[in-house]
Amino acid sequence: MAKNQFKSDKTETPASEKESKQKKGKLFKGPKQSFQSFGSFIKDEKTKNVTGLLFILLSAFLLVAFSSFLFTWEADQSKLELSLGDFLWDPEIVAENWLGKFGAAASHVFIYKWFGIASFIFVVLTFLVGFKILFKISLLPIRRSFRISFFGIIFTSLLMSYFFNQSLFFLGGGFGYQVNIWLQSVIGFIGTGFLIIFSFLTFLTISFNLSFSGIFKKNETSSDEETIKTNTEATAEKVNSLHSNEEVDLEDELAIEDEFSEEEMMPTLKKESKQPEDDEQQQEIILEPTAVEEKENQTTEEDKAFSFEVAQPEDSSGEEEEEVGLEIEDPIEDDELSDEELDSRVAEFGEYDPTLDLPNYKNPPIDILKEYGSGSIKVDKEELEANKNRIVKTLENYNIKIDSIKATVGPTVTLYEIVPAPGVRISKIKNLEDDIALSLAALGIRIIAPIPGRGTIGIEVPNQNPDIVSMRSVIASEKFQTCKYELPVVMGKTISNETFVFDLAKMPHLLMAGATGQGKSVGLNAVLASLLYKKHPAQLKFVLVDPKKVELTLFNKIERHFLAKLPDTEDAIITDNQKVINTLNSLCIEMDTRYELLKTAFVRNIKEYNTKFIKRKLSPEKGHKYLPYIVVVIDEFADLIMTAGKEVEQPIARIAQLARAIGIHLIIATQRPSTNIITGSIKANFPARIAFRVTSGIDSRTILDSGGAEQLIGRGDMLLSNGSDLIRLQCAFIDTPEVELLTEFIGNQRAYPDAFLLPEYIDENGGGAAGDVDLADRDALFEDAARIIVQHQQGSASLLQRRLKLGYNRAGRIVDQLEAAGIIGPFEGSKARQVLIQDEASLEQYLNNMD
Ligand SMILES: Nc1ncnc2c1ncn2[C@@H]1O[C@H](COP(=O)(O)OP(=O)(O)OP(=O)(O)O)[C@@H](O)[C@H]1O
Repeated sequence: MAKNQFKSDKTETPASEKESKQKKGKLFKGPKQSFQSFGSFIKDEKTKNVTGLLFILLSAFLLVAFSSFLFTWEADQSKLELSLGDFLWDPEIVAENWLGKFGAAASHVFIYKWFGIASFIFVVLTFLVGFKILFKISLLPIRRSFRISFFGIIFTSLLMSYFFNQSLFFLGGGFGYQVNIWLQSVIGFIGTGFLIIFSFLTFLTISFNLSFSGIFKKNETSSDEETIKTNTEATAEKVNSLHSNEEVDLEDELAIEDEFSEEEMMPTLKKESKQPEDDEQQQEIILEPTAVEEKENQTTEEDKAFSFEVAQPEDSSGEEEEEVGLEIEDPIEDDELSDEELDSRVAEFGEYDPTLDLPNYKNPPIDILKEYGSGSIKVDKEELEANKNRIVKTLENYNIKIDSIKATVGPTVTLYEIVPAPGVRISKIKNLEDDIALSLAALGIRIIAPIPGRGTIGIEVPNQNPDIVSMRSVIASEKFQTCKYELPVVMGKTISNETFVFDLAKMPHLLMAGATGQGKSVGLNAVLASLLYKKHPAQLKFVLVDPKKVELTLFNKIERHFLAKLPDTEDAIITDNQKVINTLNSLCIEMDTRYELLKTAFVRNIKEYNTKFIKRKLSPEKGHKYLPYIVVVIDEFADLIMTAGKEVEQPIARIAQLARAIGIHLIIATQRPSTNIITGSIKANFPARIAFRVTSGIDSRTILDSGGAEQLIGRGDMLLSNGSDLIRLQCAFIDTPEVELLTEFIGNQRAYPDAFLLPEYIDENGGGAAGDVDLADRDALFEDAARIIVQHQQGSASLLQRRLKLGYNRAGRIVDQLEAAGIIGPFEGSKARQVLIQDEASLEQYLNNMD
C-alpha cells in the first residue's frame, strides 16, 4: 500500500514497529512458516474469489432446494425416513426435490429436523458472506446480520411451532417442536406465548434500541401553536427533570451508538423537509392576458407600445462555487488500516453518525413561527398603471423613448423593467438617474441602469401596501426545506417574490450594516433561525458576541446545544472586550488545529474531512474528531473596533482570510458603516455584504462599494452584494417572541453537559517566554514530546496535543521547554517552529547528555 510505504520509507523504526503492530492480534502468532504460508494462501485474491463464488453458489443451492422442499417434502419424506446414507447412495431411490437427493437431504435436515422455514435465513447469510468476499461490498453489516439472524432463526422456529405444531410441523422444524413441547410442559401454552412475546420485545430493545417511552408521546412537529405555547410554559419543570438525568443518559447513548439501526441513524432533519410548501405558488402573480388586452383596447396608439408582464421567477439561489481549499504538502502520517479493513469497520459499525450524541434531538417545528402579512401579493392594477404612466412621462421629459415596459411585483417593491427605444443610450439614462428618481418623487426608488446582463433599465418603486415576508413562509418554502447546503440561510424574498436561500459556508463570511431601526437585528435573527431549523447541535456551534447585551441574550437558552465558549467562563454569550479578544485568538488556535487535522487526513476542507470521518476512515485515537461548523456572530462591531482596535481586527482578518476551508464563518453586524470601522482588511475578506437602509450614499459605498442602500425603504428592505452581483431582497421578519419560542423549544431538549469548549488561549503578554523556562523542572512528557517532534520534523503544539492527548496549556509549556533545550527554534507566527535536531539517534544522544 502506497500509504504504508511512505511511512516505511521515512524511517526504519516506525516501519518495523508498525509491522509488529499489524501482526498483533492476528490469528496466527509466532514465526511458524507453515502458518504464514497458509495465511498468505487465505489472503490470496484468487482464493477469496473462489470462496466468494462458492458461498453464492451455496446460497443459490439452498434457496432452490428449500423452495422445492415446500412442494415436494411429502413425497420425499418417506424416503428420507430410511437412513440418510441409504437415501443418498441407493440408486433405486429417486428424490422429487428439484435439486435431487442432495437438495432433498439438505432441506430435510435444515427445515424438517432443525429450524423450519427460518432456514431461509441461512440463504440470506451465505449470500451476504459470498457477496462480501467476492465484491468487497457489504450489502448489510455482516456481524450485525449474524447476530440478528441467530435470534431470528430461533425465534421464527419457536413461533412457527407454537402455532403449527400439528398440521404443518415442518414450518417450525424439529428444534421449534421440541422446545415448544418442553416449554409448554413447564409453563403451559399461554405462558409459552408470553415468553415468546417477551423474548421478541427484548430482542428489539437490545438490537434496535426500541423505546417504549416514545409510543404515547405526541408528535411534536405536527402539534399546533397552542400546544407549543403550553409546552413552553411548562419549561422550568421539564428543564429541571431533564438536567438531573441527562449526563448519565448521554453516556448511555454514546455507549450504545453502534447498536443503532439504520433508520435511527438517519438525521432528524428529514421530518422538516417533508412539510408541504405552498407559498411560492401562491405568490406567483400572473397578470391575466385578458386584462392586459382589455386595457390595450382602451389605450391610445402610443400606449399600445407598453404592456405589463410579470417576469417568471428565475432561480437565484447561490450558484455552486468552487471550494477554496487548503494546499496539502507532504503527508505526515497515514492511515494504518487498509481499505478493506476500513470497509469492514464501516460494515460492522455502520457509518459514524454525529447526531447520535443527541439522538432524540428534534429540529424546531415550523408552527412556532407566526404568519405575518397575507403571504400572497395582491397586484394593484391601478397602482401599476399609475406608476407606469409616471415613469413613461418622466422619461419623455428627458427625451427618452422606450419600447416596452414590464413589471415584476415583489413583496415590498415593484421592478419596472424598461427596454429603451433603439438609439437611446443607456449612459444617458444613467446620467439622469437622480433627476428621474426626483421626478418620480417617491422614497425608495432605485434605478438600475442597465440591469446587469440584460441591457434593460430597471426602476424599483416601493409598493403602496407592502407585504411582510414572514420567517415562517420562507422556512416552510420548498427551496429551503430541500436545499442541501452545508449552512443554509434563508434571508427573505427577492424582488420577483422568490425565496432567497444561500449557503453561508460558501459566502464564506457576512458583513451586515444598516442605520439603526432598519432591520439589522431581525436580519441577524433570520440568519440564526435558518441555521437552527436545519442543523443538529452536533453539526454547528455559534460564538455569539453581543456588547449591547440585549440582541442575542435570548440565545443563552441554547448554550449547551449550540453555543461555543472559552473554558472556565460562565456565560457563553460574550459581552466584554477582553473576552472577545481571547475568544477570537482561541478561534485562531482552533483554526490551526483544524488545519493540522485536515492535513493529516489528506483532505482540503471540512466537508471532505467530516465525510472521511463519518466513513470511519480517520481514527479518533489519532486525535481525529467530527468537526462542527463554527459560526461567529459579532453584533455592534463598531463598538468593539472603537475600543479594542487592532487587537480584534487582526484575529478577525486572519480568521476571515483562512477559516473558510475549516468551517469557521464570521457574521459581523454594525450600525456605523464608516471606513474606520469597516477597514480595508475587513472588507477585502468579506465579499458578501448586506446593507439595510443607511443614511447616506457614502455609507452605502462603504458597505457595498456602490450607492443604493440610502434609497432603501427600511423595515428589512436590503441589498445583498456577493462580489459582483447586487440583489435587492426583502428580509424575512421574525419577531422576538418567536425567537424566544424557538430557543425555548431547543433549550428544553436534552443537551450536552456543557457548551462546546474552544481551546484555551493564553495571553502572550501574560504567558512566560521560553527564556524563563527552568529546564531542571521539565515536564514528565518532555522526552516523548521531543521524540514526536523529531520524528515528524514539525514543531507544533497542536501535534503534541493530539499525539499525547494534552491540553493546550501543557502542550504550550512543553513547546517552550523544547525551545529552551534547543530542540526546536523560536516562534514563527503561523508557521510551525523549525526542528533543530534531524534524526532520532541524535535526539537520544542529546537527551542522554541533558541528563
Ligand atoms: N424584515 C422586516 N419586515 C418587516 N418589518 C421589519 C423587518 N425588519 C425590521 N422590521 C421593523 O423594524 C423594526 C426595527 O428592526 P430592528 O430591530 O431589526 O432594527 P435594527 O436595525 O436592529 O435597529 P438597532 O440597530 O437599533 O437595533 C422592527 O421592530 C420591525 O418593526
